[in-house]
Amino acid sequence: MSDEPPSTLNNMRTQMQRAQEYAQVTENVFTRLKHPERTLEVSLPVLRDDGTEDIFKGYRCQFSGARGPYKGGVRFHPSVSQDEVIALAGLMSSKTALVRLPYGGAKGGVVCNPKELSRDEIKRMTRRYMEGIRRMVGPKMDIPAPDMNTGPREMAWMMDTYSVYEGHTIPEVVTGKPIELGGTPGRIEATGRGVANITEQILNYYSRSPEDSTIAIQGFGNVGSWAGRLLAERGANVVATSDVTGGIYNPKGIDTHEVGELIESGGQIGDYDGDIERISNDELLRLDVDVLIPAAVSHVITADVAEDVRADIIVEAANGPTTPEADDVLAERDIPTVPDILANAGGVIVSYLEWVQNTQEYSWTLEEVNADLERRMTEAFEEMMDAYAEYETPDLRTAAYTLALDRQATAHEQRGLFP
Ligand SMILES: NC(=O)C1=CN([C@@H]2O[C@H](COP(=O)(O)OP(=O)(O)OC[C@H]3O[C@@H](n4cnc5c(N)ncnc54)[C@H](O)[C@@H]3O)[C@@H](O)[C@H]2O)C=CC1
Ligand SMILES: O=C(O)CCC(=O)C(=O)O
Repeated sequence: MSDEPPSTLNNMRTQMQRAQEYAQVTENVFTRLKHPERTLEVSLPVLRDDGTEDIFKGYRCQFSGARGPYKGGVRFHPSVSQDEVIALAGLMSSKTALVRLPYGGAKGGVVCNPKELSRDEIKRMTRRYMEGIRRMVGPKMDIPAPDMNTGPREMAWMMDTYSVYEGHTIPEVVTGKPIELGGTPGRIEATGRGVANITEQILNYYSRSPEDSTIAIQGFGNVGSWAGRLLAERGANVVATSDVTGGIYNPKGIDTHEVGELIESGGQIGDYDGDIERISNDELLRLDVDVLIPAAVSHVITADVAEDVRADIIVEAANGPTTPEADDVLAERDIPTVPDILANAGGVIVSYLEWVQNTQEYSWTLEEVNADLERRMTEAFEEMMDAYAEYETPDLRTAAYTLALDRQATAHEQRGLFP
C-alpha cells in the first residue's frame, strides 16, 4: 500500500482513466478532460472579533466549461486544498454531464474551521471570498452554490457582495439562496432527496425495497440528515448515523426527525441521548446493514475498510468517499457502489432549477421542483444501468464515467476545440 497522502485528484483521474477504454474519446481529448482550465488562489484578510487580523486561503477552480457555464459548490473546511478543489471541480464536470445539465464544472473552498469562527467572522470571510473571486464568477460564467459548512446564509452574503459591485441585485449569480432572495423551494433537501431516490432505485433493481432495508449513514449534516429523513419516510429503517463527534446505533431504528432537529438547532450527534449505543465512525462503515451511505468526507472507504464492509450496497452521498483501490475490492466482493456523480446530483439539479427560475424571473412550486428532480434522477439512473449492461464495465462508477466522458468529448468536438 502506498505511503502517499490520499489525493482526491489522483483518485478522480484514475476513475476517469478506467472509463476511457469504454468511451469514444481520443487521447488528445482525454488529456484535455483530465486537466482543469484554471484555478484561482486568493488570500482573504479577515478581521477577528478581538481586533486582530487573520489571512485565510481560498480557491475557485473552473475545471471545464465546454458544456456550459461552470457550476459547483463552495466548502469551508480545514481539509480544503488546491488538489481537493481541482478534483471536486472535475467531479462536477462529470456530474453535470451525467445528469445532462447545460453546465460545466467548478468548485471553491476556504481553508478554515467555521466551528472556531463567530457568525460575524464567517460573514466577513464569506464576503472577502466573493470579492476575491468575483471577476471569475457571474450568472452566465460560473455559479457557486453550497457545499460542506455553507448554506443559504453564506449564499445570501455572496449574492449581496457580488450585487453591490455590479450596482443592482443579481440573484442568479449563486444558487442555494434563502427563498426570500430568489432561492427555490426544495434546494435545502435536494441532495438528500436525490440520494433517497437513487437508494430506492438501486434497491428496486435488486428486487428489494426501502421497507425491507436497514441503512447506515456516515455524516448527518445537510445531505446525510435529509437522506436519512426522506429514506425513513419511504419506509427504510435507518439504524446508524454519525458526525465528526462519533456515531449512534440502534438495530430497531433511529428517530431521524428527532436527530435532524437536534443538528439543526446547533447540536451534535455526541449530544443525542435517545435509546442508542455509541459507535465510532469506523465501526459504522463496517455495520451489517443493507445500504451504507457515506455522506461526510472523502477517502473514508479505503481498501482495508472495503474488505470489512458488510453492507450489500453502497450509495455515495459524499464526494469522493471511495478510493480506486477500494473500488477494486468492492467489485471483487460484488458490492455495488452507486457513484457520487450520480447519487449526490440532486443538489446541482435543483440548483439548475433555481437558476432557471431566476433567469426567467418566475417561480415554481415545491411539487414542480421535486417532480423535475425525481424525473431527472430516475432517467440518469436508467441511463447508467443501461451503460453498465451494454459496456459490461467492472462497476457502476465506470459506467457513469463512460457516459460523462462521451458527452464532454462530444461537446469539445462539436465546438471545434480539437481538429
Ligand atoms: N450540500 C450539498 O448540496 C452537496 C453536498 N455534497 C457532498 O456531501 C457531503 C456532505 O456535505 P454537506 O452535508 O453539505 O455538509 P455539512 O457540513 O452539512 O455536513 C457534513 C457532515 O459530515 C460530518 N463530518 C465531518 N467530518 C467528518 C469526519 N471526519 N468523519 C465523520 N463525519 C464527519 C459533519 O459533522 C457533518 O455531520 C460532502 O462530501 C459534500 O461535498 C454533494 C453534493 C451536494
Ligand atoms: O448545487 C450546485 O451547484 C453544486 C453542488 C455541489 O457542489 C456538488 O454537487 O458537489
